[in-house]
Amino acid sequence: MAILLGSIADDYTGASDLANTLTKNGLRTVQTVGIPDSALALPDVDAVVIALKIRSVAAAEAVTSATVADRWLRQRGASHVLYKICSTFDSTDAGNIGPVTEALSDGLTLVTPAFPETGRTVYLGHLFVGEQPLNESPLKDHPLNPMHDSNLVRVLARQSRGTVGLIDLVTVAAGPEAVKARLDSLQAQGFTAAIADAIFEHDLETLGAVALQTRASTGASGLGLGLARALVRSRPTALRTEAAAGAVGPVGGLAAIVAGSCSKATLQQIAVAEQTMPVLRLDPEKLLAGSDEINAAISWAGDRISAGPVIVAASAPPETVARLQSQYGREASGHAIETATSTIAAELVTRGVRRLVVAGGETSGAAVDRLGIPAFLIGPEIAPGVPVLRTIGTTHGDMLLALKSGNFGGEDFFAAALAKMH
Ligand SMILES: Nc1ncnc2c1ncn2[C@@H]1O[C@H](COP(=O)(O)OP(=O)(O)OP(=O)(O)O)[C@@H](O)[C@H]1O
Ligand SMILES: O=C(O)[C@@H](O)C(=O)CO
Repeated sequence: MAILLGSIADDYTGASDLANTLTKNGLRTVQTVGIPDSALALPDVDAVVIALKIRSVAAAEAVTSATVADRWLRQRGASHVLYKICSTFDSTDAGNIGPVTEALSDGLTLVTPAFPETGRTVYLGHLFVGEQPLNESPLKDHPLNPMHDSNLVRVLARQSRGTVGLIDLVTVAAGPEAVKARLDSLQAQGFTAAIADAIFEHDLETLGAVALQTRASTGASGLGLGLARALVRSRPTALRTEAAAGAVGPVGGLAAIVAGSCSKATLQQIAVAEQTMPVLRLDPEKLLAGSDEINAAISWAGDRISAGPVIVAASAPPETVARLQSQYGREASGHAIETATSTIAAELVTRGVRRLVVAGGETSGAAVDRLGIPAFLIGPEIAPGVPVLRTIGTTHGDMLLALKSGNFGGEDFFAAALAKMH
């Protein structure tokens, strides 16, 4: 299997978002969880997305993991590797977008989190989430990486050793040659990364065509779309035109939803689902105090699950999250809650759940690791950025999962997901 496009995703929901985009744009894609064991039989694919959980770890750890993944992809033929970051540029001044981008690059790296399908656009280096600049959007209250600056040239510069420039929209609109000339000029001036503006998919097609000629790029699913379309255009005979979205059949079994995302979108989705399914809202104080709350949740869900899907949620509004964090610390509370939600997810699987929806990137990462899932096939799209996934290589039988990024999906996301997972 020679890989045409490699990608390293900094979290698991982001990986499935990108895998969905690559599939929709004509690349047969598999998502692996970490570097796959040599014994795991992967299907014949055009693109591999290696999901890592490195968005919120120490920068040195993120760099090491990404470098090892990069080597694996290149040994299997990938001449270009996309570092998949969040479309809302989730990171802190300590990293990890800057350090990993610099580690994977051999010169100047094109960087853009634009993903117009979900309302993420970049203009003059400023990231907009829908109509709001990043720093006025709900991301200002993110539990792990509150975003207080919409100017990504500044944000990336603060977490990079090198200097960061801009490829503005006028240049992008002028087409691939103009972008290439701007990249060359920035590189000659010693810049090591450039934030690229993009508002429409056409802009990302231009950026993808240029990025493909370089060793590495950094971006969200929008750049993935640009790279995939450029590859399909440049190798029409090497690629099969039919995407792999039909690869996912029914698995049966019980269904459950576990939520750890505290985003505005997830809170609203839980409120809407509560009208039709039982919801257990975990008490985070009690979760941090010991295992009683976890056991109570497992027993609550166990009593109801054979009658239909249930939701177990740690999710809470920003004021509640802030209170808990001021008492226990941001990382400690986040980690403890992820451990709790993943334990609950794993227990539900032992009780017969085969269709599992997880809300939140870190929450999904913890749950997938706990379940020991090595890889996923990509199924139909539930909402932009969220596909149905079918496990490959698990010991406890195949499962369907949906890993929902905190901010993705409409109000009825949970019902919509279960309607596509049979
Ligand atoms: N009530 C709570 N108080 C404090 N932290 C919480 C609470 N509930 C969940 N958390 C933590 O908040 C974090 C949410 O991050 P997660 O990545 O799962 O969601 P997200 O950021 O909305 O999603 P994404 O990364 O996909 O955008 C996790 O570490 C989770 O454990
Ligand atoms: O790009 C996004 O917004 C998502 O794929 C994501 O990274 C979720 O954590």
